[in-house]
Amino acid sequence: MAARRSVSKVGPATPTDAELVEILAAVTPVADHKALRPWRLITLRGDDRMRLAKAMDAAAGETREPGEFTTKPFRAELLIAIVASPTEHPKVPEWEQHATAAGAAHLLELALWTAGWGVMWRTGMLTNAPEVRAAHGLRENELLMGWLYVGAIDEAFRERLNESKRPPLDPRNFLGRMPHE
Ligand SMILES: Cc1cc2nc3c(=O)[nH]c(=O)nc-3n(C[C@H](O)[C@H](O)[C@H](O)COP(=O)(O)O)c2cc1C
Repeated sequence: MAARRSVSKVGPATPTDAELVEILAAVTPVADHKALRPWRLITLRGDDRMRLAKAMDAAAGETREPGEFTTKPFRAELLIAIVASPTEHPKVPEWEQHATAAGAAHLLELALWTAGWGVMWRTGMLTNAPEVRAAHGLRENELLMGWLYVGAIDEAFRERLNESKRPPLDPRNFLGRMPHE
């Protein structure tokens, strides 16, 4: 877990849906107040990414030459949209349900990495624009939390990772105590 890194450029191989289901076994135990299951995932493969590209362009008010689209969704062969699906509950405010959905996304990123896949979580200012939401079939209460871009880790990236001199963050900076009088 301590070695996880985002992989910005991934190769074309992807996990199958059956493999994803296996990997999800490490994600479904995410902490979830009152077991509301306030998250779901949408896989985008093949032409789905074209539909996302068109939605992104429409949301941005972008006019392009015929047949041209933003290339953003094509950075990986598999995108997994993370959707927070909160429901009304007297004891579980919406923010807690968003926290569960974000937790599921982090666990999924980690589980994919552990299974040997390259992953990067991406969003954008237009992630929840009406056109992008509609392309994913989101309900009004739902929130699109971005996409995990998934693919193979190529050898060159692995080598760069091994040679990386990026110093680890000091964990002590994240640990504190309550203030006292
Ligand atoms: C909710 C969320 C959205 C993100 N969106 C983007 C994004 O749109 N573009 C980007 O370059 N990084 C984005 N990131 C950051 C990367 O996923 C990644 O964490 C960052 O590049 C640092 O790399 P590391 O995970 O190896 O430390 C996002 C992270 C999160 C949690």
